[in-house]
Amino acid sequence: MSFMQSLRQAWARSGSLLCVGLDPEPARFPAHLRERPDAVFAFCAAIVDATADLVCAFKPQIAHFAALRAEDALERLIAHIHDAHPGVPVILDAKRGDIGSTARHYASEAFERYRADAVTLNPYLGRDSVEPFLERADKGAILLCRTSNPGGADFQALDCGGEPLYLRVAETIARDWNAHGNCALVVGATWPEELGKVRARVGTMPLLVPGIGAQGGDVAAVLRHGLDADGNGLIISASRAVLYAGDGEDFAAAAREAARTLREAIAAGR
Ligand SMILES: O=c1ccn([C@@H]2O[C@H](COP(=O)(O)O)[C@@H](O)[C@H]2O)c(=O)[nH]1
Repeated sequence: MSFMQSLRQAWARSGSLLCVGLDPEPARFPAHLRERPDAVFAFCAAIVDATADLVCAFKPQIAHFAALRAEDALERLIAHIHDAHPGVPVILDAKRGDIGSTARHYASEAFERYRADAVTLNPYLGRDSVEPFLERADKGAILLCRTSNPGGADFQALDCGGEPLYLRVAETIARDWNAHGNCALVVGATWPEELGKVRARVGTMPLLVPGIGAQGGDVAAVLRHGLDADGNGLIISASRAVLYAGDGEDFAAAAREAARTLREAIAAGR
């Protein structure tokens, strides 16, 4: 099944637009896990198992694993999600993109090594830099459009023939890069009005929306501006607000409660 099919099924099955981001930071792990040699896997797998029925996707962030030399834990974690929670799509947040010969290796890393269903991509180098991802009709290509961070406007808001660059990016991807129907865009929850402008350009294309929780994005505003005509279309991602909701032995239950609260807030605004 393709990423887009499994995403649509996950939206319907879970009734949820929430995505839990998996950004391990061992200094914030509960004390009883911190010294374990497999702490990164054990922590993330416990979060996954506690929240899988509440989400439409998981989003591991690759730098959080690579910086810890924990790529093996990432491989094991994604395999665990596929085995224990089949049908929940895994979005590898890697923000890849490079000249074609290198991009092919990034695609192989994401889809063969890590077995991700979708990957985040940086479109700044142009179409050929993400072609090895676009041509994988079974996989999702989720391209940065209007990122959640304060400096996102430095380039993304620059005037580009009478419209901001991020809208040109959205338009180009929707019109020219999405021949296989496997593209989605990243638009931060911190920019709800821009989210609405992107939605107006791209129809029902899914939008990955990080920035609620720790970055302060407003769920109601995200829904007001970002839902598609079917009342779907959003993958609303939270990492730290869920992962570190508790720091005791009951951390997974605390994470579940935080995810449940977010899921309810999203459901109430749909
Ligand atoms: O525009 C973007 C693109 C990606 N991210 C990533 O999402 C999570 C956000 O973490 P929180 O703890 O929920 O703030 C993180 O992995 C970022 O790398 C983003 O924040 N904004």
